[in-house]
Formats: sequence, C-alpha cells, structure tokens
Amino acid sequence: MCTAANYTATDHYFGRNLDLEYSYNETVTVTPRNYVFKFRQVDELRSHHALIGISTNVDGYPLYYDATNEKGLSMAGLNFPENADYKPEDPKKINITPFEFIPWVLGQYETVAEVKEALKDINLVNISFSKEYPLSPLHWIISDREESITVESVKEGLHVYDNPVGVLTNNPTFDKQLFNLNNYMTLSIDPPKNNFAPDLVLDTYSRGMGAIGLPGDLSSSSRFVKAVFTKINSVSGSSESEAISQFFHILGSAAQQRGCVRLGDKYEITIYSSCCNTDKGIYYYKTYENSQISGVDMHKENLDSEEIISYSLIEGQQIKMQN
Ligand SMILES: C[C@H](CCC(=O)NCCS(=O)(=O)O)[C@H]1CC[C@H]2[C@@H]3[C@H](O)C[C@@H]4C[C@H](O)CC[C@]4(C)[C@H]3C[C@H](O)[C@]12C
Repeated sequence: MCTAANYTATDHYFGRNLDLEYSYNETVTVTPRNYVFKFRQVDELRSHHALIGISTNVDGYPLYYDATNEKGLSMAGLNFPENADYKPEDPKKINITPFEFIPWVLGQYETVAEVKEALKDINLVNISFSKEYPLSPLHWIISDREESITVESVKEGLHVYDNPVGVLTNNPTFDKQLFNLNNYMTLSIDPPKNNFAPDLVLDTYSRGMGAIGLPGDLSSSSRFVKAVFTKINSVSGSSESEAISQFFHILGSAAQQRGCVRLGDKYEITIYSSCCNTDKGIYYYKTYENSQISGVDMHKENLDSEEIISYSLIEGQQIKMQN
C-alpha cells in the first residue's frame, strides 16, 4: 500500500509513503537537464527539466517511483492492481510506457493545467522495461501548488480525475475513493454534539471524539480517508522545519508498521516516506529504520550535466545521545 499527498505551508510540498514487503535498491536520484531520456515509441528528450526523486536505476535509466521537477511539478506512481490496464500501441496517439510516464511528464511540463492538455493525446502502452522489470500496475497523482489530478489507465481508457484533496492511495478507482468521503462528512476535529439522542445525557468523556469513526486500519480506502482528514485539517507554522515536520506527520497517519499486514512470510512496511520541497528542489526522506530526516538538494548538483546522480538511502537509526 502506498499513500501520496501534497501540502502547502509557505512553500509547497509533495511526497509519499512507499509501502512494500521488499525493496528494489532505490536511491534518491537527480536527473540533470542534458541526460538523454530515451523513449520506446516517441523521440528522445535531449534537453528537459531537471528531476529529483526516488528511482531504481537499471542500465543507467532512472525508473522513477516519484519525482519533482525544477519547476515544482510533482508526480508519484502507486499500485493499482487488477484495475490498471495498459493498451496496445495506437498510431494516432503519443505512446508512452508506464515506466516512461514520470520522465515524459516532468521532463516537459511546468503545471498540472499543461499536463491535462497533453494527456488528451496520450496512450499508456503495454511495453515493459525488460523481463526482469515487467509492467507495474500503477495509477498516478500529479500535483503543482494550485491543483492535483489522478491518472488511471483502465479497461475503458485513460481517466484523468481532478483530485481536490491532493491525496492518493491504491484501489479502488479514484472516483470511488472520493465518493467514499461522503460517508465521513459528520466527522469533526471539534467535540461532538449529541445529535444521536438529545434526551439522553451523553458525555464527551475524551478529547478527539469528534472523529470517532475515522478508519484506522491499513486498507487502501481507509488510508485514503485518514490521510485526507489529517491533511485537510493540518495546521503548521510557516517555517521549513515546521512544515516538513507536519508533512511527515500527515504521511505518518497512514504509515505501515511491521507486523500489521502479513503477506505470506513477509510483512508490508513503509520502506520510505518522502517530502519534497517543490519550490526549493530539496528531497527529504525517512526510512523504516531511520527516523532522522535526510535530504538531497537538487540545486547543489550540476543540473546542466548529462549523467544521473544518485544517493543511496541512509538506513539504520541515527540516534543523538544526550549524555
Ligand atoms: C509497488 C510500488 C508501489 C507501492 C504500493 O503502492 N504498494 C501498495 C500495494 S497494494 O496495492 O496495497 O497491494 C511501485 C511504485 C513504483 C514502482 C516501480 C517503478 O514503477 C519503477 C519500475 C517500473 C518497472 O516496470 C517495474 C519495477 C519498478 C522498480 C516499479 C516496481 C513497483 O511496481 C513500484 C516500486
């Protein structure tokens, strides 16, 4: 399971939890402007916006999970099993493979509005990277400071939904996730009023009772409701430190602890949580066993170069002893 979100304090932030039972040796990867992005069915991009995000790099190609470009546009791919349906090549469309989708969008566009226009001509074509890296069933959230969309290639075709909550998890399809929020409209951050039985004396015996009924399990639809409630009601100071702390707490509301979701002989965990300051191009992250925030600043790299730059994730707790 995964959860992605965006958030605006003074700056704008975008990030995700990557929930899985194994890892692909992912790294924080900066793709500079002159790295040649080759595509299977369309012309290469010799010069493009620079990107920072997390990827698995195979044969020098960054297979991004989530990324932000130097213009502040961000995108993340999340699992969408049984629903994702990629298509045969369509000669009337721009045929992009799912593994090329993040570089193709972030390499060229600056805003969600531009992406929406471009998506009218896109076909997500069923070509995998290689035998070892087959097609992943994904859907995507794309955000800038102003708006977010969700893109789902399903049996009926390519669906592009406005995403008014700036959150994405996994199944079911995004229209159903949004509809499900109707069921929670009475939840509140304030103490509840007794609408249940006004003649009964009912006591608000604990803080937080306004949100009783907010799901706490780790299913995708429950994480969606929990993350939306937490994000929409989030309050943070405007400093970088306060904003990124708050953002990691939003993701923390839907994080997976080892032992709660069994998959055969493994457990799904939140492998990493990320928070990119999309205005400054700084990618912050934590890992399951490293609660300290680490960061990579894309602008400290030579963004005019041609080679990708990657940083291994710092794993293992960094404990600051005080005596
Ligand atoms: C499985 C990951 C998403 C995590 C997630 O949503 N889990 C939820 C599980 S569930 O629905 O609740 O069951 C996705 C996100 C990005 C994906 C990776 C990226 O797309 C990059 C390449 C793409 C290649 O085609 C396959 C390997 C891969 C390296 C992908 C492996 C895997 O599918 C990743 C890591």
